[in-house]
Amino acid sequence: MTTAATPEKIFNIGFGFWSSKVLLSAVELGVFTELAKGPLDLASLAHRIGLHDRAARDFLDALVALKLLDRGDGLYSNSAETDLFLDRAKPSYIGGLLEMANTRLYSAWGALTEALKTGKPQNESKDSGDLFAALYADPNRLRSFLAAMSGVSAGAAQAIAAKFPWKERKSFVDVGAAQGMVTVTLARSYPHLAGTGFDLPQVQPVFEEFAGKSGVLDRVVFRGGNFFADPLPTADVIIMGHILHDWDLTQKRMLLAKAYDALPKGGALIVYEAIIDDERRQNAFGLLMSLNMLIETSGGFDFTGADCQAWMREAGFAETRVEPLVGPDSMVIGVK
Ligand SMILES: C[S@@+](CC[C@H](N)C(=O)[O-])C[C@H]1O[C@@H](n2cnc3c(N)ncnc32)[C@H](O)[C@@H]1O
Repeated sequence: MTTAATPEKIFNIGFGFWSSKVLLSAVELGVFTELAKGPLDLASLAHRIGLHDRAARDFLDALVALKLLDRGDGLYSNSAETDLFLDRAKPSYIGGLLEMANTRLYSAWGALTEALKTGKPQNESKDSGDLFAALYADPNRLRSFLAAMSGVSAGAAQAIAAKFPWKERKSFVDVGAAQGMVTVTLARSYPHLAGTGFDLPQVQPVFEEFAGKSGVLDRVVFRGGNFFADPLPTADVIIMGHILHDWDLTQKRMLLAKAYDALPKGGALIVYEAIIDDERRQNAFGLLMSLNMLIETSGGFDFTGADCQAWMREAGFAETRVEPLVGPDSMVIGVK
């Protein structure tokens, strides 16, 4: 018996922006941070986060229906996940990524059709084409972008710590380290490792503050530089997380060649991203991430494991493999 077609999936996807924006506004308003202090009734919560009477009940009950809040005996409380991940007071907070989605990507994605027709970015770099110069011109935007990167790489950082044979290695460089989520996670997991965070010089204070709070600044250093103009620091392992997808194919190849040059024989390069499946039909997040690169950058795009392994081989890497990390993320490993 064939199942009758229904429009449900079409409507769910078509109106996905309703639930997306409800979550993003809830993070912006601090709903989950307030409720992490204890359950609250409608009037008290609405007052604390500044909701209008007309909006409060529907907004909060929508969050209940979306399973982001619970409600019992007239009191709202966080779900287990929102309490862990969206309370700004906890170190496990990943809302920086959603804050960036709310303040930057939500409006930029409104111009997706224009990006699809022109191939041009639709964000702050629309006129200049230089994403990082546009982002880092404003110190607040610099900070919030780097914090957002911690949200996007926190799960992958744990998985890279668990799945790569670090006991055999002594040092690593995290190229484009941002706030330092991967650098810090590895240093905390393996006291024998010496780590370097390499990034643009403007990133240094934000990196050092984060590494300092995490208690690893004695084993982790920051090196400022420009990975197009300068050689990469040498180490047993070079990590590039969400770096290659920012750039066009010529630039990707150049960065892979620089990583090869900076590694000793037997050294390893780890590229982690939302690697697209080779058939390009399963990893929807990876494909949407690539469209996000269309919106955000002048020539960036995401890629499959087969693509990345072929570029690594061209750069001279002798062995390559792909290993899944967590959710949509995988790492591609090249050994020199
Ligand atoms: C998309 S973020 C990725 C951050 C982090 N690796 C992660 O996975 O979350 C790209 C990083 O590359 C850095 N970057 C951009 N251009 C650079 C350049 N020319 N030289 C060094 N770092 C650069 C940015 O400052 C930013 O931290």
